[in-house]
This record gives sequence, structure tokens and C-alpha cells, in this order.
Amino acid sequence: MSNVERHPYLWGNLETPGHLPDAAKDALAALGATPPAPPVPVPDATLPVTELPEAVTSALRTALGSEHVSTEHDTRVGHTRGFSTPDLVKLRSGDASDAPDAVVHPGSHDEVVHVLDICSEHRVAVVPYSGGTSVVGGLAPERGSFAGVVALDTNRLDQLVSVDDVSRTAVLQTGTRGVTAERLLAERGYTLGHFPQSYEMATIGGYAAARSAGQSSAGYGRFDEMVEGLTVATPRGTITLGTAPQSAAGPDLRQLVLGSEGAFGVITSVTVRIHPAPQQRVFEGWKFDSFADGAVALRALAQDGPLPTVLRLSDEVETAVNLSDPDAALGSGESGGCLVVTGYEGTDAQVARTREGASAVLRKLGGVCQGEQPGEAWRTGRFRGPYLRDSLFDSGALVETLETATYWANLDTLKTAVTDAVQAALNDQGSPNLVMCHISHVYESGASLYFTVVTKQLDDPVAQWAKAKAAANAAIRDCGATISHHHGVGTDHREALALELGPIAVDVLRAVKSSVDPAGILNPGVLIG
Ligand SMILES: Cc1cc2nc3c(=O)[nH]c(=O)nc-3n(C[C@H](O)[C@H](O)[C@H](O)COP(=O)(O)OP(=O)(O)OC[C@H]3O[C@@H](n4cnc5c(N)ncnc54)[C@H](O)[C@@H]3O)c2cc1C
Repeated sequence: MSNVERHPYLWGNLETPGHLPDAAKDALAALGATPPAPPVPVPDATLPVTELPEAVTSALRTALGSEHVSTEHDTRVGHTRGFSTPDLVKLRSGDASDAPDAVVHPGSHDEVVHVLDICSEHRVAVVPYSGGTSVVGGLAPERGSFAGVVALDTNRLDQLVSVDDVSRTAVLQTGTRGVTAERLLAERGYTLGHFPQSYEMATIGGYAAARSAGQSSAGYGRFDEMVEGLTVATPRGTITLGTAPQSAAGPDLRQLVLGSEGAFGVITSVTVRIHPAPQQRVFEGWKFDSFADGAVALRALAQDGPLPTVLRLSDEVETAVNLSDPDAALGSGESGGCLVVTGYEGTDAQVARTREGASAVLRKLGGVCQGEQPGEAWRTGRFRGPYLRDSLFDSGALVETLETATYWANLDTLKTAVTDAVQAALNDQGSPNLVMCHISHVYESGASLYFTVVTKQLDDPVAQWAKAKAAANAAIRDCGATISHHHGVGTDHREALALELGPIAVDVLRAVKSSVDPAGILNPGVLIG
């Protein structure tokens, strides 16, 4: 897989668009879905009139070189918001009202510090911008009374700085895309093991800033668990964190930076744990009679082991859709039940041992092995979902995802509550829908739930989804679950985060922000108000 250039509203490699089967198109037509108006071409999108004082642009040009500061129309449109479905819908309609006034591309940590100095002095808001795949409004800060908005694109910070073979760590600059990081590490015989579905576009910096979780989290952990150290540029100067793998020297401030979503500083490099590139990778499918039965088996593996590298359970609806979808490529299989995908990576001996142990647990708890075909099909099709979102949108469907996490004891209640809430909110609007769910990240004490919602597009898809999402958020809150397991907070979840944390904890975050960013220029409105 190679790096692809980011299109403002289409996913991934434009030469491999999603393929919607005729049966799906027919089903949508039967539901009365009609294709929306064609997207407004990027050059015709409407931008806010730039407010950036000339003194700022010229100071940035002097600091970085003119070629690394752009106020071009298309570049600004290309740095507008992220990749949530509402973000894409707005941009397709030509609404680039959240565009930055300028886009800067610093080439070093010192240049990032310099940009922050200039913007602090002139009260210009700065949006750290890496892969641009935020789905929670993390790239749409509030302009408020700022003198302008600058997107700080980290794409020139794309180097593998060093590898420590003895400690098995690597230092990566944060604009490095996931694909590039894996390639550079593979050349040295290693893997990072972080594969979110946004792998083709997202970066090391985005992973750290948004506490990303990849599809191999059971084996390699979440991204925040991989980070050993960070270098952060703040408007007050540089913070360097991480002097030993563990430390009792006070609270772990790395955890304040991880998940800070650009509100506390720009992370310019991270030290991450790395692993020997696996000798062997095997993926398998298992069927369970019900989601509840499958969840019991996943819990057993998470609590008592052995844990595969990849472990996921689709509910009945998602299993049925995936098995009939050639682009998701799960291939043919008997209908009914719930599919578990297991993946094993490591040395030949590790794979054999873990596979044998995990298979025994799955079988004992009612799983029926489907062989390697469904697992391999999942592996090869696992990055295709976002492509299908574009094709479905063009056919008149609206697709969006949401996620949360809770303790095992609360999982069934949460799944039912969120499903019911989303369905009711869409049914009330007269939009027939499918709500699918899977577990893809497991812990000893609980798991995440990831929902994919497909519905007929109405005239105002942004308002349509906002009602469904508000209902889901309320259900998550009522169930005592978290507003996000891995997508983060951005502007979309800011109020929900405040409810989840409570006022004193939010004040702690505010105090941190005001100490590192006294002028409040970093991503205003993201994470905290
Ligand atoms: C189709 C799709 C699939 C996805 N799948 C997954 C998934 O499987 N798992 C998962 O965890 N997430 C997933 N996401 C969400 C998203 O990809 C992750 O949050 C990812 O970590 C963001 O990385 P990015 O480089 O695109 O960051 P961006 O979107 O550019 O930025 C994310 C946030 O971090 C801030 N930021 C960016 N870089 C820095 C930096 N260097 N320093 C400080 N702040 C910074 C930004 O201002 C923003 O608030 C998915 C998104 C999409 C669109």
C-alpha cells in the first residue's frame, strides 16, 4: 500500500473507488433513495474572506520560506475540516466556511515553534493538521475573535529519525503517514503494528494527538500504549517527555499530551515501541450463534488468554451485510450468526501456540471455525469501507460511524440502547436504516462498540445525522459509557466530554491549556470550550 494524495472529500486512492454491488443499488432504489446533486467542484467552493493580517503572512513567509506558506484557494479548501460524513457533505455542497486563511508547512521542530511564536504574538488561531482524517470536528476550530486561522500542516515532518535496536524503540516525526512509518520500519526489520482503518491517510502525530486504536490492538495495544516519549512545541516553548519506560517521578505527563488533539501543543516527534516484523500472519473466521455468545468468547480470551493479534466480533446485521458484500470481500459463507475474525502474528512458534490456545477457547464456548477464507477476506478488504461510503453517498445513502466503550457487564445494555436510539431518531425522520455493530478492541475489563449506520439520505443529511448522533450520545451517557473509545473529542464531543468528566476535571484541562497556550491560539474550541 502506498501513500495517496488527500482529496478534500473523496477517500483514499482515487484510482480504486468503491464498487457498490447492483443488489445494493437496487435495495437503495427500492427504499426511495435518489442520488444527490453532483459535488461542487473544489475551485468553486466558497471560502471565508481571509482575515489574516499581511504582517502575519509575511512573518510566516520569512520564517518558513514563501513556498511553504499558501493562501491558495484549493489548498485552503483541502485543509477544511476532516473526514466525518457531515464534513464531506458540507464540502460536496461547496461549503468551505471553516477553511483556514493560510496553510503553513514547517520543516522542523524549530520552525513549528517559530510559527507558534508568530501566531501567539498576532492572536492567530493555529490548527495542527496531519492526515486530516479527524471524524469529530478536530480540524474545525472556532474562529471567534482571532485575527485569523492558520492550518499547520505537518507533512514535511516525515522522517524516521532513529531506531534503538537494543531497547526496540524508534523516533518518528509526526507528519509521517502510517503507511510510510510501516515501510521505513520494515526496511529495518520492524513493525509498529498500528493499523486503523484510516491507515492510508492518517499520521503518527494524529494517532498520538487523538489516541488512536488500530485493528491489531489486541496484540500491539492502542497507539497511546505504544508511545514512550514525545517532543511538543507549545506557544511557551518546547516540552520533552519520556526518559524511561516507566517512572515514579510524578504524574505521567505523556498522558496529558496524548489525546490533547492539538489544544496543548504541536507534537513534532514521538518515541514508539517497535516489534520484530512478524514471520507469519494467519487470519481465520469463526461463527457464533449470537452476538452475546461471541462476546462471552472474546471476554474469555481478553481475560484469560491467549489473546490473538486481531480479535473482532460482528453482530448479526454486520455479519449478514459483510458476507453479501464483494467490496468488503468477506466472501461467501453460511448466512446467520455472528462472525468473529481472529488474526495471529509473530514467529511461527508464537502463531502456532496462540492459535491453538485461542481456537480451543473459541470452540469450547460455541464457536465454529470457518477456516482461513473469511479471515483472509477480512484482512484484504479491511481498508475498503471508507471507499464504499463515497459510492453509497453517490447512490443516495448516508453512511456514518460512531463508537464508544464500556465494561463487559454493561456491554449488551449499551449496544441495545445505542442501536434503539439511532433507529428511533432516523425512523422519526422517515429514513429507513440499518444499524450494524462490532467489537474490535478488547480489554480485561471491557470492550469498545463500533456502530455503522446506513440510511436513506434526506434533503439535509447534516441535520438528519445530527439528530441520530444526538440520540446516540444521550444513550451512551445514560448507560455510563464513554463518548469515545478512539475517535476523540474535537468540537463534536466537547460538551459530552464535559459531562463525562465533570466541572473540576474540565477546569484541570483548562488550567493546563492556559499554562502552555496563554493566548489560547491552539485549536480553540477543540477538546474544551
Ligand atoms: C475512514 C476513517 C477511518 C478511521 N478509522 C479509525 C480507526 O480505525 N481507529 C482510530 O483510532 N481512528 C480512526 N479514524 C479517525 C482518525 O483517523 C484518527 O483519529 C487518526 O488518529 C487521526 O490522524 P490524522 O493524522 O488524520 O490526524 P488529523 O485528523 O490531522 O488530526 C486529528 C486531531 O489531532 C490534532 N493534531 C494532528 N496532528 C497533530 C500534532 N502533530 N500535534 C498535535 N495535534 C495534532 C488535530 O488538530 C486534530 O484535532 C478514522 C477516520 C476515518 C475518516
